Amino acid sequence: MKPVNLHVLAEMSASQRAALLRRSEADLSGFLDKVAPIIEAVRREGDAALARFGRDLDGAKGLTEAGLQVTPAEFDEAFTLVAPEIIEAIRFGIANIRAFHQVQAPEAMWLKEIRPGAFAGDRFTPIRSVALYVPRGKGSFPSVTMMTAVPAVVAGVPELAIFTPPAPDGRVDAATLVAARLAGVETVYKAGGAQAVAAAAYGTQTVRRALKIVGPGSPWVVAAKRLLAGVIDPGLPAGPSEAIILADATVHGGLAALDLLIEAEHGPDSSAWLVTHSRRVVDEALAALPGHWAQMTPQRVAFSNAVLSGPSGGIVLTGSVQESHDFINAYAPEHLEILSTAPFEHLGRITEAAEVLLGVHTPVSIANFGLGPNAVLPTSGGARTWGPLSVSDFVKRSSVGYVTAAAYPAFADQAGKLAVYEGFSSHALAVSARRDAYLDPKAP
Ligand SMILES: NC(=O)c1ccc[n+]([C@@H]2O[C@H](COP(=O)([O-])OP(=O)(O)OC[C@H]3O[C@@H](n4cnc5c(N)ncnc54)[C@H](O)[C@@H]3O)[C@@H](O)[C@H]2O)c1
Ligand SMILES: N[C@H](CO)Cc1c[nH]c[nH+]1
Ligand SMILES: [Zn+2]
Repeated sequence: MKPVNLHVLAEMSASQRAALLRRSEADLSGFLDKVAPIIEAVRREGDAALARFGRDLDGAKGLTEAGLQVTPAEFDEAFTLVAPEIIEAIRFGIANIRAFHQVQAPEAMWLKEIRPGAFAGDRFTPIRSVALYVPRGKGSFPSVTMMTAVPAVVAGVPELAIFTPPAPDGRVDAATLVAARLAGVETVYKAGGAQAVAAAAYGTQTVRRALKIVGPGSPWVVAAKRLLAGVIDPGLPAGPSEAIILADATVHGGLAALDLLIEAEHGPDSSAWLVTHSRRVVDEALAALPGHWAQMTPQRVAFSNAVLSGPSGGIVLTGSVQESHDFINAYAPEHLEILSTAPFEHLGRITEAAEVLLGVHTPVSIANFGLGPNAVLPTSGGARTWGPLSVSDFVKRSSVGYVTAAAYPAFADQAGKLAVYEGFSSHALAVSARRDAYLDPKAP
């Protein structure tokens, strides 16, 4: 095992501190070149390329063009393959996620009377077609299926399709299919990585083209979304998982170590930090880690040890609570846990985090698997401008305006003056000539 990083902020230079804020996702150069030919092959060859990449990159040896879409029989079979207690957990999660997102859903339309007789507002309509990416590789993700499909269904998107990599046996993860059906999505394509993003963007013989793609993924997926941003709306940036555990002096460091491992175990490209001003918490965390690792699978131990000993993880010892808050705001994490007996005292000081989980009973795992809020979140500092995936990601907003005859003269006068000033004669004519020649001045 490699030693866990301990960074003492007071002893670090400005450039060393800045290095702590970097994410693996910041440098996609090793991926962009490799995904470009994959995208081009899907654009040119369609299904043939999708099936070939499924065989070559996912090891699904028997995958053919005819088998790219999951059949109703495969859905039915999935319910026999998944244990009843897992189905129960999926139902529990979906119910909570649906309840949360129903509250979030905007009204179909609102109008305000801006001046007497003049109305303006917003109308929200579902995006016509959205692709939902559900990863599979370093884990399987029925939870991501729940998190992407439920808000999309609540929003009323008419054309929804899930893209997820096939396993070597040619099947899609059974729990992902269970979650998809229970959430209300029954179009699932066996395609992952860059080839899935390309198929959603261009369409193939089997795959219906989509206007937008949402859902997290490995750097292969992130790189493809970046290259295809002019063809398909790539949604919020959701790459390798990351978390900061903020612990103050009121909690045990062993608890902080436990939660530090949650996102660290996703993969070696994830980021995970324990931030604290308490030396005692640091010592307790370091002492507890071996015991926690002893209870994890070898693969997850290897991933989390790589993160905590590498450039994107470990423990940050700050000089004060204020310095801990400053570090978090500079980092803008995807997930933030506030481990404290008084978590709300910290909340007001933190503005840059996509998800803030408060107190010792709200570990990231509970939010990942269905507290209600969406666990597809912006990574790599995206939290500075983006929020979690939400119903809003599946609808678009149109402005609506309505001016009555009574309100018209005042608006026409003012608009006419600005039209002339801006040099737009037709704009000016449209308000003056309309009144002179086409409208009844006596109309109500
Ligand atoms: N931000 C979030 O909300 C969130 C949520 C869940 C998971 N995640 C992240 O999503 C990611 C999931 O990654 P994953 O690997 O498990 O699944 P993935 O489905 O994103 O990636 C696997 C796919 O990558 C492609 N690929 C793999 N090796 C390749 C190669 N050499 N060349 C070309 N393509 C290749 C394959 O097509 C494969 O199907 C993780 O980084 C995880 O941390 C993020
Ligand atoms: N941690 C992920 C979001 O960053 C969500 C997830 C799903 N399964 C496990 N984890
Ligand atoms: Zn997770």
